[in-house]
This record gives sequence, structure tokens and C-alpha cells, in this order.
Amino acid sequence: MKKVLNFRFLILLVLAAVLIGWLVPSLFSPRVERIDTSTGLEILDTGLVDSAKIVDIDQRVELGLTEDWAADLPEDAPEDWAEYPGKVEFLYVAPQGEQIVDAIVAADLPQGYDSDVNRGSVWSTLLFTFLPILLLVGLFWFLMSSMQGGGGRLMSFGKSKASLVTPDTPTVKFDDVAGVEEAVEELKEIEEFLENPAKFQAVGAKIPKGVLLYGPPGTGKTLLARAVAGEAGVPFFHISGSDFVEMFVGVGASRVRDLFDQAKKNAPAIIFVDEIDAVGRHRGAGMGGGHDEREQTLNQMLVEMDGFDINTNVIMIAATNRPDILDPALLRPGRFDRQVGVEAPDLKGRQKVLEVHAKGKPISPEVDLDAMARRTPGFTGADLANVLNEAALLTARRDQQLIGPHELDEAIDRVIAGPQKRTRIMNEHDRSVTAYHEGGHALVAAAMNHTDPVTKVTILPRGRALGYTMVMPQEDRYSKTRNQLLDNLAYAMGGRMAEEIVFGDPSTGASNDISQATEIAKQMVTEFGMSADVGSVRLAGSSGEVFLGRDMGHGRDYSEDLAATVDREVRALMDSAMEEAAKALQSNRALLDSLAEQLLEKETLNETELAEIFAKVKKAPRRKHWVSGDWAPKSAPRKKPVTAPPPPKEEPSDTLPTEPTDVGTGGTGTADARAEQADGSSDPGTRSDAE
Ligand SMILES: Nc1ncnc2c1ncn2[C@@H]1O[C@H](COP(=O)(O)OP(=O)(O)OP(=O)(O)O)[C@@H](O)[C@H]1O
Ligand SMILES: [Zn+2]
Repeated sequence: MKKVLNFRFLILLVLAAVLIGWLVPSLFSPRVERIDTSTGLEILDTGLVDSAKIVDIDQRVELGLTEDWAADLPEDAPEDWAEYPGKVEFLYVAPQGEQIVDAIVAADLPQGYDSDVNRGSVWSTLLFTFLPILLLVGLFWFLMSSMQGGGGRLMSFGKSKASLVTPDTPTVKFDDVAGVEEAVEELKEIEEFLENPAKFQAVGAKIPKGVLLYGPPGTGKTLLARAVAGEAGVPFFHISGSDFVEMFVGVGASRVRDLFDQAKKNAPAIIFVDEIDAVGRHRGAGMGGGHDEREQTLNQMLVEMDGFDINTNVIMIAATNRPDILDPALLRPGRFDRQVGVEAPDLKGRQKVLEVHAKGKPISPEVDLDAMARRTPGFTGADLANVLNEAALLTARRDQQLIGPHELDEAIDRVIAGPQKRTRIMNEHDRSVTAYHEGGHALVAAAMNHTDPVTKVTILPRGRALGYTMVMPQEDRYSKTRNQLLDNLAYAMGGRMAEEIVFGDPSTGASNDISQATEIAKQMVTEFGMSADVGSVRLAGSSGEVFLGRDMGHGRDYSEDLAATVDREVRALMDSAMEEAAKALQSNRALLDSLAEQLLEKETLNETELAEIFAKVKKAPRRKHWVSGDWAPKSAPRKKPVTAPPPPKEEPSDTLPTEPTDVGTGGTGTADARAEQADGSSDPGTRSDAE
């Protein structure tokens, strides 16, 4: 098959050569002046013409002029005639044919005349006329057939590139990838499967077909994928998404097919698609012609993945920096349904990455890798590898044998300053503000009575967020109570309140918190019937728009009144949330400080570390029993609800004092809307489950 392809290509080459062969001689042949037909006839009359040649097929006459032509010219001849070279030619139209022949015969030329109907030139003319057409048709044919996905069949261009994806079996091991333990854990299962597919097939286990690695550039996604192949000892096919979408229409799709065929032949194997967003972008989101091509490539990929069965033993690993723009079809079950985040390493991780890359390099014993890791918050694995490499270059340039601390320091500065630096390095003040902010969220969450435990707090920048605090529900939540929502509001504002309490100069970092909290408060008032003043009516969603009066056709418009009430109630909820947060922080100020301190030191605190700090937390006072109206007689004793045994245990009662405070009750801080940095506290708990 491939021979045929190359043969065709050869023919094209030969034709091109012939074409050039025809064109080039005519470029170098002696000069012939092209003149008007009438001038030609006049020249014939001068008697200074030696010979003539009628080339009928071209309707062209060539005149050979006498040797002394210029000298013999009559006085009244046009000046430029003298300039003519030994040969001139002119063209005529068919009806003039006879007249031309008569004139030539009449001129009675010394060397006579010749007619040329030139058989050879018929062929050449045919060639000249039809070759370009043939070429065009051929090109068109090629484009058409490749559009149907058969590109590789016609020409070897498309094909060869795909077969150029020669698999290798990497020697990289999981140990070479540092600081991304969670991702490694996830990928170990894949590795086990590739090592021994039969074991998994025997019990009918469903193995993921695709794993998506997402995270910022240079965090080791490629390295991780290679390590899976390296550990399992299987061939690794590496192709980049942008390679798929290339030059010729349709080649992408055929290349995908080739790649999969090849991988299946080599199974068990890994196909790694770097920059999958280049093909996997939301369908219909592309622009111009390129996107049809991209869609075909994507569709082909989906088709191939759907075609995997339990015996295929090929696993796709894809990487992207932009999981948000991927086509949802890619993420559906049976495709890239396993998604693994690969983030920039934290302090410990950075130290490990440095150790990995320092291995085999002559590092001076004076060098303290731990101190280096501390100096490089926000650096990715690639940045750190780069630092060591820069340091090695500096060392060599200075004719030293060992890489010393000075070289490393300088290398860090270079990488920070370097144009390739993509990660954000925070200054000390920003870090400290972020530490208190995130610490504030976490501490308020811990102090509230109806929140889930805080599982992770970090001040490592991620995406546009400066840091985040994670609160994990321990069980599925089907609805939320008013107290839980109020707790959510309080800890959403915890970050902001910590900034106010500690620095007295809050930052824009809370804008996202504020908008999330406001959203919840609005829903409480307009959807959940949790405001006594508004009552249990649903007002047009959380947008705050009131259409109730109009709808009921009472002829009375409530909207302005109600809108004002809604605003007041939302504001009241926010104010009391801020007050609760502030009180919780103030009565736990020592914990807040040690949280911030540890965050600045370790950057990320996990559940155990947090639990240790929070063991001493003073809980917030429980809120009063709440009913929506006056219907409940104030004096009637409240009865406990019945519960399934065992009865719920009371939470510890060491509540904090409730003396009033002036912090937080003043400004709501909503003016922060101009904030540019999103804070992105990813609180799964602040989502409303009550749709
Ligand atoms: N976690 C890590 N441990 C050790 N080395 C790392 C790590 N992350 C990156 N590196 C180093 O940086 C180099 C580049 O990383 P890699 O190409 O795997 O990043 P990537 O996440 O695939 O980046 P991109 O998104 O730009 O493709 C690696 O070859 C390795 O030397
Ligand atoms: Zn926040």
C-alpha cells in the first residue's frame, strides 16, 4: 500500500521536473523581440529581412534580420528598430493567416521562409495546456479524498507523520516524579492494569479508557504519563494535539486512526495526547475552517475510544492546561472519565523535586535544598529543574567543580525574572494576607456548629485563586438547614474578617467570597423562605427581581417595597454573618495566628494538621430557635424531635463569650466588586443544594 503511495508521489515529482525542463530552456534561449503585427509587416517591406518562419500552431512569425540591419535602416525608420536583436517575432490572428503568407512570399527573402506546424510542439502545447489542469485536478482529488478521512491513502505526507510516532518504552519511574503524590496514586491503578491486564479481565473489572491530567504547564504531566509506561514496561505513543490539527484538511482524523491502529497492534500500550485542548475544545467553539477539521479529529478520537473493549489494553492519557474549555463529550463515562489534577508542588514537594534533579549533579555540601524550596513558592517542577540547570551552567562558566549556593541563588533569580516564568510568585506581604485570609475561612468553619470538617487549606496560588480552603461534607447532603446556611455565610466571610481584624486594611481577595455569600443570602430570602419579613414566598429566583405584584394582578405593585425589604434582609444576613465570623476569629485569635504561621511555613495544611490546631477551638454560640412568624406561642415548651436510635450526641458546649464587638458590623465590604483577583474559596459547602 505504501509503495503505491510513494509511486504516485514520484509521478508528481517527475511531472514537475518535466514542466521545469520545458520552462527553463525557454528562459535561456536567445533573445527574440516581440513586436506588433503591423510593425512586423512593415519590416518585411524594408527588404532587410533574411529569413522567416511561420509557426502556424502558435500563429506566430519569426523574422531573422540581416546582419547589418541597424546600419542599413532607412532614415525615416522608427528609432527603436535599430535596437532590435537579430530576431523579432509577431503574432497574428487566424483570418490574417493568408495575408501574412502572401506578404512573406512577396518579400522574396534571401534565405526563404519556412512553415512550422511543429509536431513536437503540439505535444508540448498539449502538455502546457493540460498539465496545470491535471495538477489542479490531482490536488483537488487529494483534498477531496482526504476530507473523507482517507488522506493518508493518497499521499504519503499525512501518513508518514503518524507513523513517525514511534513508540518508546520510557525508563522514567514514579520516583522521578516528585511532589505530585496524589496523581501518582491515581495512576498506579492504571499501571497495574497495563502490567497484568488478564488479572483484571478475569474478574470483569472495568478499567478506565482514558485519564485526563490537568494542571499548569511544567508540573510534570508528560513526565507522569511516561512514568506509567515506564513502570508498566509498555510502549508509549506520544502525540501532541496540535500535531493532529495540521495543514491538510482531514489528515487529523486519519492520523488518529493510524495512531490507534498502531497502538492496538502494540498493546498493552499507552497513547499520550499532549495539549488535548487543541483538538478537544468545545465543539462549535472554534473559528473558521479550522474547526471542522478539529471536530473531525475529535470525533474520530471519540469513535476510537468508544471502540475500545475490555481486550483492547490501550489506555489514553491526555494532558491539558485548560480543562475548562474541553468538550464535555470527552469527559463522559467511558472516555476521559478519570481526571487527575497535577498542581505545582508545595514546600515538601519542591524539596523532593530538587532532590530528584540534583541527583547526578555535583552539588556542594553547603547547599541546603530545604532552604531553596522555601525560596521558590509557586515554582513548578519544570521551573525547579530549570533552576538546577541554570546553576550548573553558571558553575561551568565559572570553571568551578561543584554547584554552590551562590550559583543556585542566582539561578533562582534568573528563573523568577526570566521571560519563561509563568507562575506567580507572591511577595511576603501578599503571602501573609493570604495566609490570614485562608486561615480565617478555616478557623470560622471550625468554630461554627453546623459545618463539615476542614480538610485542606493552602496558600499556593491555583488558577486565579490566591489560595483555598476546602470543607468536605462527610455524607451526601440532600438539603441544608438554615443554621448550615448561616454557617456557610459566616465562614465565607471568615477570610475577609481575618484580614480586617489582623491588618485593618482588607484586600480585594475577598470579592469571590462576597459574591458567593451574597448569592446564598439572596436565595435564603427569596427562595427558601428564611426571612420573617419577606415570608415564605418565592420571588423571582435569586436575581432579586420582584414580579409578584404584577403576576397576581392586584393592581397594586409590591415590587419596590418588596425589593427594598429583600435588600434589607440580605444585608442583615450578611452583616450578622460578618459579625459571627469576626467574633469567632477574635475569641480564637491565638489559633488564627498559629494557623497563619504554619501556612506560611508549609503552604498547605492537611486534615490531620488542621485537626490538631483546631482541637482547642472555642465554638461559636448556638443560634436561637427560629420560626418564620408569630404563630408559635412564645411560652409553649419545645419538644425534641423523635429520632432513630441512637440519639445524636450533643456537641461540646464550650461556647465563646458573646460580648459585642465593633469589628465587622460596620462595612459589608461589597464595594470589593472591583476586585480583579478572584479568591475562589472552593467551598463545596457553599453551594446551594436546594434547586
Ligand atoms: N513533579 C516533577 N518532578 C520532577 N521533575 C519534574 C516535575 N514536573 C516537571 N518536572 C521537570 O520538568 C520537565 C517538564 O515537565 P513536563 O513536560 O512533564 O510538564 P508538563 O506538565 O507536561 O508541561 P506542559 O503542560 O507544558 O506540557 C520534566 O521533564 C522534568 O524534568
Ligand atoms: Zn476567601
